[in-house]
Amino acid sequence: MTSYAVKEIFLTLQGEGRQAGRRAVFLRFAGCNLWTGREQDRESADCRFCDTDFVGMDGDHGGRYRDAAALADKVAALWAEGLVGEAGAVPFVVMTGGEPLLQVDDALIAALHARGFEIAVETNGTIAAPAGIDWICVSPKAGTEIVQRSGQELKLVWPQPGNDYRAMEGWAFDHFLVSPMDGPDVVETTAAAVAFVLANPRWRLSVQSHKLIGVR
Ligand SMILES: C[S@@+](CC[C@H](N)C(=O)[O-])C[C@H]1O[C@@H](n2cnc3c(N)ncnc32)[C@H](O)[C@@H]1O
Ligand SMILES: Nc1nc2[nH]cc(C(=O)O)c2c(=O)[nH]1
Ligand code: SF4
Ligand SMILES: [Mg+2]
Repeated sequence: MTSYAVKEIFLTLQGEGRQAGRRAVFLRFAGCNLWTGREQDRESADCRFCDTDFVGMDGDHGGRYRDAAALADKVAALWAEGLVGEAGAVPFVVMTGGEPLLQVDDALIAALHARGFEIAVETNGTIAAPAGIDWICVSPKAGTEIVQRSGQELKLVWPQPGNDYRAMEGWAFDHFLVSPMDGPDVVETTAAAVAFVLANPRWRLSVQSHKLIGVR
């Protein structure tokens, strides 16, 4: 039985992509294969623009979960918080990180499905997803080898020199999205993403709406 290193778990609205606006439990795993998460390593990392603290297990409901049942029970408990009406709604969990596919396994997917969850993942695409995930969002990072070339949405942080977006258009995704790179130049990156969509109508804009509405 594997255990899971979890940074934090929280209830919020999905901020990004085609599921934006949907109530979701975010399950953020600790650790990533493209950056240590330490600022002194950022400039030499394979992914250098990350906006997330995924180091350690010290966040809300973070810790080492001993098995899939314990972790899925915590996700279900957070989903239940503050619910008034759930009729007709499907519970939704977004597994992210860090890189969730370093840890997600069949046992966790089965335990979440057994509790009624629709399961989404946010992944950098360098690790193949196990079967059974309901919504796969791949966000490629320039210079990395993408092995997960199918899923529901491909969400390219923009601009990202060195990414071959024309080749990506041949991959098996239902939705192709560009997401402005957050950071000191977010005004410029947003304008660049808008211009990209105006020039490439196969692609749509995704904004990090959680940062605008003031939720996590
Ligand atoms: C923190 S990552 C975790 C999941 C996985 N490691 C990945 O990269 O997809 C979650 C999402 O945030 C995006 N992201 C990270 N830093 C960002 C930034 N500075 N601006 C916009 N999106 C960013 C990633 O591309 C990814 O789609
Ligand atoms: N609200 C909210 N939506 C998100 N969509 C993707 C996120 C992520 O960090 O993976 C994220 C996040 O951190 N918060
Ligand atoms: S791959 Fe994802 S979690 Fe890892 S450093 Fe990049 S954006 Fe952050
Ligand atoms: Mg985030």
